[in-house]
Amino acid sequence: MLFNLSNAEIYGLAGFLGPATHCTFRVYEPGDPVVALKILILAPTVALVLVRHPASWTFILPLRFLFTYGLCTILSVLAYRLSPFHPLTSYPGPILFKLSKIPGMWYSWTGKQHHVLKAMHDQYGTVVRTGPNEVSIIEEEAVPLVFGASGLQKGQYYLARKDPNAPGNLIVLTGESHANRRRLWNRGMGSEAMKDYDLIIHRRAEQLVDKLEGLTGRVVDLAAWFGYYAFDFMGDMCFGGGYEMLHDAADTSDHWGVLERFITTAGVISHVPWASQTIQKIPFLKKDLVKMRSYAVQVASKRYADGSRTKDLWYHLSDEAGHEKAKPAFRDVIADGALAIVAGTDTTASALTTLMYFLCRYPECYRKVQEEVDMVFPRSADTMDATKHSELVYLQACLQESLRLCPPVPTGGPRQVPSDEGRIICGRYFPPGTQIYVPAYPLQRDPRYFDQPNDFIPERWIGYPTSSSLAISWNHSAAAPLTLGTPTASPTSLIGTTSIPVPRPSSPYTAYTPSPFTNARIIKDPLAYIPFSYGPANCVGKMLAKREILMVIPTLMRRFELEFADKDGAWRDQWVNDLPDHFITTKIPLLMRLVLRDGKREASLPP
Ligand code: HEM
Repeated sequence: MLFNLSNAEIYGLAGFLGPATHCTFRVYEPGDPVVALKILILAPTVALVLVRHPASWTFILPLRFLFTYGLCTILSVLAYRLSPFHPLTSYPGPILFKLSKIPGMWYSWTGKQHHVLKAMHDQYGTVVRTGPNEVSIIEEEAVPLVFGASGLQKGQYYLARKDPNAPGNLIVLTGESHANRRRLWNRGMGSEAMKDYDLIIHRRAEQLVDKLEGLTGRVVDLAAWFGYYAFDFMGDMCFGGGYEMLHDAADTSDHWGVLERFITTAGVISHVPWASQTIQKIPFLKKDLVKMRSYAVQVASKRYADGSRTKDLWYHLSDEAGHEKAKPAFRDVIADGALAIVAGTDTTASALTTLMYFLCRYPECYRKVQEEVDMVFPRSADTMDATKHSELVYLQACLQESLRLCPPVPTGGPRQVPSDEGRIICGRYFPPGTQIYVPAYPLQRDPRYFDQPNDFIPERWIGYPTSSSLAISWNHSAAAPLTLGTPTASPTSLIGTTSIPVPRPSSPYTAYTPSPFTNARIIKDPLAYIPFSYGPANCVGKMLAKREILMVIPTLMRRFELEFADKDGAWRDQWVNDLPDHFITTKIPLLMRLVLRDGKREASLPP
């Protein structure tokens, strides 16, 4: 014992050590939780050993000392986060969010984070501080600056999506390793590869529609059926099979359940990246991760042993064609195969479900789509003929509008300002290490970019004469308006003008009248449309998702009349608000009734 201190001095020491520990954390930023814990334990322990026990020193005093130390450390952190010395002090936001990540974790758990973010932007403006070290920006200008090629990299947030015992998959990689891995994905998701997948989609879409036919007249949960379709298809694509949810009419092995629990947990722990790797080791939390991975290993090993029968996604991810200098490691391919299931099932199922919801919610839109489908696919035509997709102008407009109002990745993950230099974005300075969100949900409902932003107006995507083809709107992250009829003017002259001439339809598929909205400045800036994100790490599967959707919806609408099981009631408007944002929108039931289209109607279809 070196020092003999009074009780008051001991508390004073604890009060000094707390802020000192906080300063140490700020300067050295220990990312490893074990190191952080050592610092937290070491400082008070050393202090306790060095001070001489005063007369009243019982075991109560050290406990009080530790309590005071802990309290002072926490108070120091909280005071700093609210203080004018914090580098993000000039950005407005709710106090609780500035103080800690706990509210962010809570709203991620409840699935309400997109609503909360929107409410915050409505109240505080376009740049809001959403965490101690985090901001959310809804400015179209920020989209390329954050997500673009010279923008920011994914940060620690994404580590929670990584299995600690497995190599990183595409979504957690950055820089050169991301570009190298993305090359394989791009090959597998390009338009050439797409044609090879038609048979696989075709088989599953037929199976879905046949199964639903057996349920006509009954109430079905369409959200569940779209999920079975997306799962079975993605299993075929990645591992040559594995899921048979359509056949079982259920998620009998709980694969979907495991996935959704994983997504929800990962969504929450992503908010505390420094703890995520540790949390993932907690047995009951890692159970689902282990189950998901071991299933992926099992089916991937089978796929590997069987060799390639079709050119599926695995074929490209494992570079069976031999384009790469070095063959990708088996472990990496499994990691990416499992990622494809995570990234490509709930997203597509959610897109299909919300599209069908909006069509049934707005019967006039349903009717227009049905007329278009009947026209594009006359009686003898194959509704899964992908070469006809470009003619489904109104259906695609409905899809774009549905993805605008309910993007399946409503908030997404943040990008990180490099740790060695700050960045200026939209004229504002963000210090090193700041986490920056550009969330699709509030951005796509911003009245500066979309008139009547909360209304479902598919027509806003139609009638903008543009030389861009529909494919461009899906190939680029920012959507181009869909072409209806013959282009009459260049696209650049139109974006941002107040009155847009509506071209006369030149195709028979435009039986509907363009809405008055087409004359308004509805799409002010397509950069604000980012359901598939933007830039080098945007959604690699967007063409595939579109194909899955456009093959199944016309087939469904040709065979059935679909309507809500309960046609009235407040639920109809509430349903979209209940869609949960757990990074990906997870499933909520959509109860529908399907009726086979009557013979008369079929007979009236164009021959
Ligand atoms: C309508 C359906 C879909 C939507 C709305 C969607 C949306 C997105 C978004 C917003 C991102 C960026 C996430 C981020 O930056 O954190 C993303 C990434 C990704 N998506 Fe999709 N997605 C869809 C379907 C698919 C499908 C079918 C696949 C096929 C496997 C897929 C595979 C991926 C992959 C691998 C990434 C990571 C890309 C990278 O980091 O380079 N997605 N998706």
